[in-house]
Amino acid sequence: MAKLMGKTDLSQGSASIPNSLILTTQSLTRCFDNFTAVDELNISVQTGEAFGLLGPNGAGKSTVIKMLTTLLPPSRGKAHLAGYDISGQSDGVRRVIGYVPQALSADGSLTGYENLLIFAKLYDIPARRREKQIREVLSFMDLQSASDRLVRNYSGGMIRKLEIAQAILHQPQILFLDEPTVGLDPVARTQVWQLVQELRVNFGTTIFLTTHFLEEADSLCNRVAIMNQGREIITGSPAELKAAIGKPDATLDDVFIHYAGNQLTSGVSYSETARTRRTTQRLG
Ligand SMILES: Nc1ncnc2c1ncn2[C@@H]1O[C@H](COP(=O)(O)OP(=O)(O)OP(=O)(O)O)[C@@H](O)[C@H]1O
Repeated sequence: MAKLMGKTDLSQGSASIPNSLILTTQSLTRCFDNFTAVDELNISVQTGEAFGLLGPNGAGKSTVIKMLTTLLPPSRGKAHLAGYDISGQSDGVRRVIGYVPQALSADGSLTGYENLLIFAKLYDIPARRREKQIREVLSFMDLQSASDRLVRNYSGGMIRKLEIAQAILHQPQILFLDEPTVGLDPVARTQVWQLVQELRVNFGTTIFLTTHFLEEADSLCNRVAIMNQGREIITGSPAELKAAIGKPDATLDDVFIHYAGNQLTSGVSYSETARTRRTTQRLG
C-alpha cells in the first residue's frame, strides 16, 4: 500500500501501471471565501477507465467536477484533460468532455428529439449530420419510441438516459456524471449502469462519476477515490478498498469510517443521504 501526498493509494500494483492518462490533477484546490471546499486534490485517471469520486454530502465532489468541466476556476493547483489545461485551454477541454450535472438538464416542455437538437446545435454538429447522430444516440439509449414525446411525461430513468444522450451526442472522450442514479428506482438504476458500462466498453469513453452508492461504484468503477471535507482519503479499486479493511461484504460506510475515523461528518450516512434524495428534488 503506497502512501501518496498524505493519503492512501491502494492502486499502485502492476495492474494499475498507467498506460495513458487522460486526466490528472495536481494540488487542485477550490476555496469559497475562507472555506476550502476542495483541498489539494491529486488524482489521475487512465484512458478508458471508469473512475468514481465517493463521499458524503458536502465532501467536495461536485466542486471537483465543476472545476474539471471548466465551469468553476480553481483557486490553486492544476488539472489537465486529454492534454488540455483546464485553466488556460477551456475551449479544448469543452470539446472533449460530456457532462451530466446533478441538476436537471433537459427541458420538460420539449420532446426528447428537440432537446437533443438543441445540444447538437450547441456542439456545432453540422446540420447534415444532426439527425443521424440524434437517431443513433436515441437508439443507443433505447429512447427511440419516446423521442417525440414531451420530456415532462418521461419517467425519472428516461430523463436520466436523455440527459446522458445529450452529453454523449458529440462523442466525448470523457464523460462526467454527477450522481447519475440519484432518485432512480433499482430497475432504472441498473439500466443506467448498463448503458454507462457499454459506453466505456464499446466506445472506449472514459467515465468520471460521483456517487454515494458503493454498489454503483462496485458495478461501474475500476477505481474510486473517497473524499471527505474536501480531501481525498483513499484511492483504489472497490475490491481493494474492501479487502484493505478485511471485510469483503463491507459497505461504503464501513470503508469510510475505517479510513476517515473521527473526520466523518457527523449525522451523515451514505444510505441516509441516498434515501433522502429523489428525482422530484431534481425536477424542482
Ligand atoms: N458556490 C459556493 N459558494 C459557497 N460554498 C460552496 C459553493 N459551492 C459549494 N460550496 C460548499 O462546498 C462544499 C462542497 O460542496 P459540493 O457540492 O462540492 O459537495 P458534494 O460532495 O458534491 O456534495 P453533494 O453530494 O451534496 O452534492 C459544501 O460545504 C458546499 O456548501
